Amino acid sequence: MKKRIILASGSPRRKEMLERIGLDFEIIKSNCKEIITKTNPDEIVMELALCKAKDVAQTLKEEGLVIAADTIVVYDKKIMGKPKDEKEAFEMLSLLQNNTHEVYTGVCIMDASKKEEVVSFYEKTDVYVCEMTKKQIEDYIATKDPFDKAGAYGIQGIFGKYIKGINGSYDNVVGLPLGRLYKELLSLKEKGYDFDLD
Ligand SMILES: Cc1cn([C@H]2C[C@H](O)[C@@H](COP(=O)(O)OP(=O)(O)OP(=O)(O)O)O2)c(=O)[nH]c1=O
Repeated sequence: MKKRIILASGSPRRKEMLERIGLDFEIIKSNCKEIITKTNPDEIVMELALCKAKDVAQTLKEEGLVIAADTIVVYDKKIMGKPKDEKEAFEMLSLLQNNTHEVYTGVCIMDASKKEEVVSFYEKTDVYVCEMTKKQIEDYIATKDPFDKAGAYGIQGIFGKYIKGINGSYDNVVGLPLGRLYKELLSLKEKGYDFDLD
């Protein structure tokens, strides 16, 4: 019998990316309290992805595979999630301009019937941001684009004009390392999990 696939995310970008690989899935947003107990960025994103996946898996009464992800920006050992206000967005963008930082996304795939992780992984992408003036940072914050994004920017939107380059997966920066996820889903199919995939 085909497995129900659930994306545990309220992010429109993650939904759009998952649609690209022909997966038939539904969305249940997680409400997990994002509590960080780890120190390394790779462990943090996998811990938070696990927390989101578990939160949604617990609400399911039937079988299914839950996919959850978490993205953070790291510069000089500082971990940046979504900015809580304009001041924090300004602080984040001031640090990122004229520098290279890392974006980590962790993914957790959980078997809802066993409440067990099936696969967990992360990817890291280096992002080079151009020098920005104070006014450019303020004008960008005024667009409100930063507030639902880790590190206070979205590479896929108007902030793209300040990106010098990246090293690694672009999709990973936008919130889901699609190539790696596709590979992991293919290997789950080979192991006997039944779902459609292009
Ligand atoms: C750096 C960067 C982040 N982001 C986004 C990806 C994530 O959606 C978000 C980081 O917050 P997350 O907590 O990872 O995810 P979320 O709150 O958007 O969604 P959910 O927990 O329901 O899955 O930042 C971009 O869209 N573009 C970028 O360039």
